[in-house]
Amino acid sequence: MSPFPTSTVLGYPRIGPRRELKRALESYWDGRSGRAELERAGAEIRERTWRRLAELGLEGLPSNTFSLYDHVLDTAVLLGAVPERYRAAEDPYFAMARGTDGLAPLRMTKWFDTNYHYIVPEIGPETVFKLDASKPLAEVREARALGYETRPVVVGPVTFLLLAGAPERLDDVLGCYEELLAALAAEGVAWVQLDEPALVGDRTPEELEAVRGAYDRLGSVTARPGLFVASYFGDLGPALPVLAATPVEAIGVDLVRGGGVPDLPGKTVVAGVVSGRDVWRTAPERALAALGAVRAGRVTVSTSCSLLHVPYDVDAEPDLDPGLRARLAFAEQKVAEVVALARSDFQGPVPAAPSVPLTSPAAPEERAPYAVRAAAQAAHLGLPPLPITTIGSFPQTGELRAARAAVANGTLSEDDYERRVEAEIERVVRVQERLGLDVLVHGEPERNDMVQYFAEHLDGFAVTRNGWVQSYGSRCTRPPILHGDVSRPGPITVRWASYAQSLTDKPVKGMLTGPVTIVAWSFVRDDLPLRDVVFQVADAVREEVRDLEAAGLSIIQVDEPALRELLPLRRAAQADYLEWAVAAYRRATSGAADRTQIHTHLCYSDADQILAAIDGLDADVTTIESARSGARILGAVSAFGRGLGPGVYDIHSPRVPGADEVEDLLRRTLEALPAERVWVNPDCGLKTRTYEQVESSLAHVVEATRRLRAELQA
Ligand code: MET
Ligand SMILES: [Zn+2]
Repeated sequence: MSPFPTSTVLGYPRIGPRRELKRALESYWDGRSGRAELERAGAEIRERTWRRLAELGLEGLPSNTFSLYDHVLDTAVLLGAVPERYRAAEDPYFAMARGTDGLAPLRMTKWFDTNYHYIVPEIGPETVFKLDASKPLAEVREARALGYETRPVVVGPVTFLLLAGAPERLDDVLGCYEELLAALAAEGVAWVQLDEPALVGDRTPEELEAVRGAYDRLGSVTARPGLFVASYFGDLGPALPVLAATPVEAIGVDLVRGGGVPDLPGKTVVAGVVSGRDVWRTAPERALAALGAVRAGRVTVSTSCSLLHVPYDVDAEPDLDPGLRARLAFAEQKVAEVVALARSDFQGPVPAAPSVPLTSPAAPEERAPYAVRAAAQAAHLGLPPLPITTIGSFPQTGELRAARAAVANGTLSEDDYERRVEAEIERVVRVQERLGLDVLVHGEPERNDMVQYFAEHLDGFAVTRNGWVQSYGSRCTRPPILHGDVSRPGPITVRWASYAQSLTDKPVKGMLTGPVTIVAWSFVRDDLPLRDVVFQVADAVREEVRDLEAAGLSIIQVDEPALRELLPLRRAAQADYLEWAVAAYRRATSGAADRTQIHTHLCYSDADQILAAIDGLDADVTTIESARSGARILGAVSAFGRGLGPGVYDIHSPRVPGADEVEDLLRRTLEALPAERVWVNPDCGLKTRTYEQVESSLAHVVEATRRLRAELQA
């Protein structure tokens, strides 16, 4: 077996440095281009990646890290786990990812504690696993034709099945993995990387036993590549000795977030010392100390996880302040750091972050008990039963995006832009009035993104021009960089929300992003405890809540879709996180008067682990995703004592739900919750949909709600 290379990365961004994949996908989905063009765009991105990694001097090049949509979905396809109903679709892969007119897509959820979303494989007793190794093999050959030997990366069997909720099928999938190893060996592949990030979470003794069995079995395949099992996002803990006792030749450990490595004499340790989760240059002393502490047969320098979670290149950011730029490393710079560390010519110094006074003002006052607030709000708002609302955003039109770009390059005046935003707000208000919604929104047309917009208006943040990171499929975000003390120079959203309210007698809901989410979706300074940073942001949001209220808004929504995302993967650390996350939210919202109704919104429906924390937010109304996942949430939330809006319409798919379908979901909601607490709303914001889809869908939501209201009143 050839030795493992001395430097590598666990994965690389794949959307393209200028989001080439996004454009290619969207044009393919719209029918503006064919399969061949899509394939070509993918091939160009892969070629550029391999070439760049090789130019930077990296030894171990990964392959199969590219994906047309998602690497977990790719793994499902690799294993033949394509549910029967998608097989007849014109394009089963994208049908699973995005749905079709007649088919809902598979469920999607967040990848561990990141903002990347994967497609949840659907595995039932009827699933027959059957290897289809065409994708990894094609990438190996493609790279070889360009002159590069690569290491295919595949999600490992234990993680795959845990994510799919089907750990009992381990024996069956292992057959496919054995065949895969044989096929790769036949292709002349020297090493394969099996990603097992699930092993950094709390695993039961049975699960650890399954890990042992799985890797003993894969290790005993006679003709196979070297086995590199990669872990990331934390410490392997008790899984490390288990893996170490199997025949796997190389083990990847996250030395940024994880503790350390015990002696692993016979193994290669792939030491993740360059963080794949932040944008800061690596502190040389820290990386060298971590590397120096590894006692193993061989040590490879690597990133702590795939670089999927960081942007491509700091050099694409000419507008950033030079002092800040000097502290930054994106994917390209991180690869260069890995190479330099492996060659032991790592050059500091990393400029130190400016030192900053710690702000820790006393906790502000709390709100009155819910019953008092609810009575004040009912008297003030006078809403009908089953009030209908939306989550905030309305379709972001091409014109709006173009107008924003035109302001940025100076071809449209700020004033003209603002008129356009106002015109859009008026359109959104009229649409909602015409459809008959009860609590209106202004539609968020001024926001490029729910976090970036706030970052642009707060001190302490920088935003990038090209710092895109994949969120799911073709969707990318540009996480702002929180590098200094946060404060609010002036009101941010008040003028838009009050403009909307001036147009209508219906209540308009002011729309803010919560402190935990702002921090979760930014790259955050690492010289202060996260808790202190979050509290600074909470104080800025609190000021905005006060100003919205003073401007006459009676309902204010503070979104926390990322609350669960930051939840530590190990239970032992969770309570502390939830305590400060909830405290930050309450700090942001507790300045509101009793009669001001505070809403919050969370996207995901597998909220089981944090129900108590969601309850602890003490919001008057909580809206949460439910439709997309078949209303699984309902059982869990029935004990909630305040307003609750489980989504009745899946906004992730272009499909328009019928009124009967919405009615059915509402009926199930009403079986689980008392009617007086139920709100009617979509799963999430509507900005990725078209007006046509949104108007038809919401018309059906209103129709279904009216039917049920009539029954309730009868
Ligand atoms: C990801 S949650 C989105 C909430 C935001 N208010 C919106 O409607 O887009
Ligand atoms: Zn949402």
